Amino acid sequence: MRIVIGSDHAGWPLKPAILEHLTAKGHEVIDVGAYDGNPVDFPDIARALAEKITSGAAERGIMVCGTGVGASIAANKMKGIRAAVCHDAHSAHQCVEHDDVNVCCIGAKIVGAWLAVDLVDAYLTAEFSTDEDCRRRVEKLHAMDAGA
Ligand SMILES: O=C(CO)[C@H](O)[C@H](O)[C@H](O)COP(=O)(O)O
Repeated sequence: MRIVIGSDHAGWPLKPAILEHLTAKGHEVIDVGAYDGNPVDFPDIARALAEKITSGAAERGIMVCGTGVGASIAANKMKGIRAAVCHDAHSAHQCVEHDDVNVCCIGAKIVGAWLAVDLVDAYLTAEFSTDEDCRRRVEKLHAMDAGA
């Protein structure tokens, strides 16, 4: 799968473990920064990450900040993005199955590398359900994106 990953300075320490895992699993990864621990604003990275998804360059995104919260708020401001903080394995797969989430947000100060890679696996192996209730609800999210 084509994955875009981004972090701010607070998320940056966790990113190498996730990147290594994604590469080992054979995913094609675009890294939109940060590339070191110098302070950077998470909305700037979330915007760059979202643009990779909306342009079709990547199918799914992973954003890492300190808590995952700022990353998800910022990513959700972008049209076509459905982002969620995923700190438990069930949410990490159900958010795709029910809500067609395309950006998984993780807090580097909240979870360690072992849990982070499990969350990433749960998120990436999940697929959007064909259940009509799920489809209708996500259609309503698309309508909200379109300003309806
Ligand atoms: O967790 C975050 C937002 O919800 C971000 O990573 C923050 O930028 C993080 O808390 C960093 O804060 P700092 O004081 O600038 O290091």
